[in-house]
Amino acid sequence: MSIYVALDFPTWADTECFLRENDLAGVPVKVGMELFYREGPAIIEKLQADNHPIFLDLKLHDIPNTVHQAMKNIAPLNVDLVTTHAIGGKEMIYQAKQGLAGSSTKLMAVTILTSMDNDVLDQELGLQGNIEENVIRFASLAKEAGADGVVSSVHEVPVIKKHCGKDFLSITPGIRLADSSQDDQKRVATPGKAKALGSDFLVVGRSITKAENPRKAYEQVLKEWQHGE
Ligand SMILES: O=c1ccn([C@@H]2O[C@H](COP(=O)(O)O)[C@@H](O)[C@H]2O)c(=O)[nH]1
Repeated sequence: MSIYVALDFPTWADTECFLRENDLAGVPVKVGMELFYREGPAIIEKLQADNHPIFLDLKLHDIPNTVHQAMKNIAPLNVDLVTTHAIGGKEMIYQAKQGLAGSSTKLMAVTILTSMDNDVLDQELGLQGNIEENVIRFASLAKEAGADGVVSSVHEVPVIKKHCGKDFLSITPGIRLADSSQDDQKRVATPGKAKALGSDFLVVGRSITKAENPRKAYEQVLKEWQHGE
């Protein structure tokens, strides 16, 4: 379906310059904490005025009432997708969804961040089970709580679809072109692999934004996504 370009820039001025210089008007974009905390909800209106479909990735994680009230403020922004952390539990995810009532914004729950691997789960967090088992647990919980889908790495998409059904949406960051640096991501995959394994949406940041020619990199992602591996 869509490829969201992660606009991980400090300000609107940097963002606008990047989009204009690279001829990316109207492409689907992801707004995360860095830009939103600086520019506030006005950034959403500015991007919408330029016809960008928007994934608002704020990863809400708090007590159910706070998340509910926050989502009530996010609902009128009319973004495509918004995130909460699945580890906040069933009641929090349910209240997040209720907060979005009446809007068409889809609620996506983050399972296990793509910057984590089995060692982090085991040695730092002390979670039982491996990445895949935890992703399945969080995805199933998110589905029961009323989320529309989950965020995971590409590698877990087949098991998510198996356990939660093919209509339960899957959005996958950690996307890298073959010659891109992995940076702080641990569970990465190419756009072609994402297509082959059944992702519904991709999030691509630095493989595009830090490329020598971002427009060319965006087209390469699109090409691989359309044609598969
Ligand atoms: O598990 C997750 C959840 C969210 N993200 C976000 O996606 C982009 C990825 O950027 P890259 O530069 O392509 O690595 C970034 O905004 C993260 O906040 C994620 O990477 N993993």
